[in-house]
Amino acid sequence: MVQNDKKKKKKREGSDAVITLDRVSKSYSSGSPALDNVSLTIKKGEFVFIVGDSGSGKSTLIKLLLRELTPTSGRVIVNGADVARLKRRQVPKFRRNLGIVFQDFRLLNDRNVYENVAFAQRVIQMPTKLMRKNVPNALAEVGLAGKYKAKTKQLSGGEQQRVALARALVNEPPILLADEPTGNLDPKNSWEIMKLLERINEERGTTILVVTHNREIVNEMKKRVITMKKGVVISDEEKGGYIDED
Ligand SMILES: Nc1ncnc2c1ncn2[C@@H]1O[C@H](COP(=O)(O)OP(=O)(O)OP(=O)(O)O)[C@@H](O)[C@H]1O
Repeated sequence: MVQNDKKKKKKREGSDAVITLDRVSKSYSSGSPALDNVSLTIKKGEFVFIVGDSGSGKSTLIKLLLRELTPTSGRVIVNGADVARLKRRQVPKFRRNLGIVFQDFRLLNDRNVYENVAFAQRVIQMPTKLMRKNVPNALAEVGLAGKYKAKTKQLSGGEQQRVALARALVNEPPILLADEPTGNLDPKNSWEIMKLLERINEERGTTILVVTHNREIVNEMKKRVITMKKGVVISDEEKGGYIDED
């Protein structure tokens, strides 16, 4: 595609859209679709909660954004890329757009804190000199500058999640996906992680999507809340809250 067409296309989609789902459906081999004709737009710099009962399609949505899955129909656009059209060899570079943290941290438990964060920089072949600046900066940002030598299994759950967050952010992705980031944490640590995410969103302008079942946090933070049910978006509210179905 020539540069001019690209620009026009971007304008049509809303130049500040960083994620667009355009009539996206995803069916697995059996049963009703996991996502059913979902359209939504997330703008650069937004902080969005994605909530919904188990089986409502949240993980499917995240997997489509990461190009772990491709849609059965419709388009998924992430940072200007039509995700399904990426060639296999383009996928690793595409994924640098997305930092990700998981409920179970997924750290390298035989390595220390520094090495866990440095790993992300090594993958993108960051020159050592820059890595030695970037890793301590990322650790300082999550309040773990002093723990860089600790083995991750010596850390509390909250600290482990902060290491995971530093690792997700060290390459400065425009988008951060957090899949149940507080699912294994107590309320105090959960709030610390959420406040960190909020600060990163405000200070760096990183677009943040948080999939969560944490009703208290969603209700207190007054962010945009997208609620899913059986594969469709049933509500999308600015400064929303957790919708009680029961
Ligand atoms: N690999 C798969 N093969 C077949 N069906 C699947 C697969 N993954 C998910 N599903 C189905 O798709 C639907 C949506 O699942 P999904 O995992 O996206 O929901 P979720 O909202 O993330 O749930 P949870 O909150 O439990 O993580 C469910 O009905 C689920 O059973």
